[in-house]
Amino acid sequence: MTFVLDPLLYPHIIKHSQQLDFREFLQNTTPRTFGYPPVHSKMFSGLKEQIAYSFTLLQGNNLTLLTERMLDNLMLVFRQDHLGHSGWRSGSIYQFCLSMMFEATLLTMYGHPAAATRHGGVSALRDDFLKFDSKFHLLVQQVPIWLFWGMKAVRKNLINYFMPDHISRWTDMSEFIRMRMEMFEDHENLRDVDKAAHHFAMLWAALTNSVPATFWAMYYLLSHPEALQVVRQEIQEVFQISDVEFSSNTNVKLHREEMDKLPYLESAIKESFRLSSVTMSLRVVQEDFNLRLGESRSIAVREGDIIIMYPQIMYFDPEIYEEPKKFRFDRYVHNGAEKTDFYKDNQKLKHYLMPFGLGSSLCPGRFFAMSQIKQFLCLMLLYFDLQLEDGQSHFEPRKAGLGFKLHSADIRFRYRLRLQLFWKGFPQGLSMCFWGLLIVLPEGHL
Ligand code: HEM
Repeated sequence: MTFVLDPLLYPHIIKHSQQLDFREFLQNTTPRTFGYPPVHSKMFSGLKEQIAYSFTLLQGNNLTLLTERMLDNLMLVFRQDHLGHSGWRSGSIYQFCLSMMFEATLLTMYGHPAAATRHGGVSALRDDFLKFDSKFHLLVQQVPIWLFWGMKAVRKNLINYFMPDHISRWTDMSEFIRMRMEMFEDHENLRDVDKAAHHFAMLWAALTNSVPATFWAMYYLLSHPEALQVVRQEIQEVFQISDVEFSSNTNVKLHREEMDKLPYLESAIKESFRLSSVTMSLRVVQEDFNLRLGESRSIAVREGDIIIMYPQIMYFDPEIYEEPKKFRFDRYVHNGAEKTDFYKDNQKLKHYLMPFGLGSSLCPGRFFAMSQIKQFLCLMLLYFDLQLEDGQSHFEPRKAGLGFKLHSADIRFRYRLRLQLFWKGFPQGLSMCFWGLLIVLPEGHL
């Protein structure tokens, strides 16, 4: 195994996408992990290409639709589970992010049950998802599933949730999942349970990184009140400029154009990615050859060797990122626009942040993921006053593993509906009484 630590070498590796393959690793590991037959097998001719094509439905107009639906679904869960209380409440940051993102993503991608707005059994599904996710790093290394007590049953529950005759009754399904359902139907060798396993695998891909990434972005904002203030101000300004309807009993409409006008929010999310992402990009060598690494360097690699691009070293390199351990929410903004120039050895880096992978292993859901995280944070900042609970120490992400790692401690926060919203949600008469109370109550009672 060869680890490539110098980010200036990444472009040379990406260039050799034929000889340094990303897909072989996925094709050899994911089918057994999720329980479906290998997609490159002759039995499923064309399926691999159809799957790759389906990823285009995570971009363009379909992304606009997905983004709009995601916001509606975040609002649905948010309103029913979290709005409507006026005083301070407390909770676990992770549990909050998990419950909102899990259900809203499920509804957005797979749709709603025919006769209800929310699915039954979501918390059991979520618990099984977490159990599976906690062993994923071992399962993907082909540790047999039967070695983990009860895990086979957990995976079976997850797969059964997505059986075609069950999900075909759901309404408002995204084009992305609908197209995948149709293309699975073209393959008569694919059993219903295999199709369901593909759907479960897609839900896993959509959530396994998004939830912890949202958690870290929220944690870093809450632990840096000066950043929280600037980002909230920016969001409020965009809302006012765009004249977005906004109160505790009207759904917010945040379109993609508005989301693109939030450089400080975007920078804060990227900065939290830099500090918490442990994604590494892996390639399998397809034949013996000399891998050229610039004008005067090359290394001999053999068929079957594994090459790993390991960006954490770059993220904490003080030559590239000044004071690398600090959360600087505005690190990726310059003169009000996105900052993209970062240097190593006086050379501008092409790849300075790669939580979504790079080259052939670039995540197809990256645009959707960014907008989901932005939407979630916009709602939190617009609707709530937010604080970390007192008496908790400073937390740092773990530095090893895959994707995003959570902190083992349960980090808690306090949240309260912002006064002006609580206020807007009130009928006129009641608001008069409220102002009356403000006048008669002595100082310190609110
Ligand atoms: C913060 C959130 C996310 C991060 C950091 C992330 C990161 C990644 C990375 C690094 C890969 C490459 C895998 C590898 O190198 O082994 C990947 C693949 C993938 N991601 Fe994401 N992802 C995120 C969210 C999403 C979402 C929301 C979706 C779908 C809606 C998604 C769908 C996928 C799929 C389908 C693949 C496999 C692509 C393939 O087979 O070529 N991801 N993701």
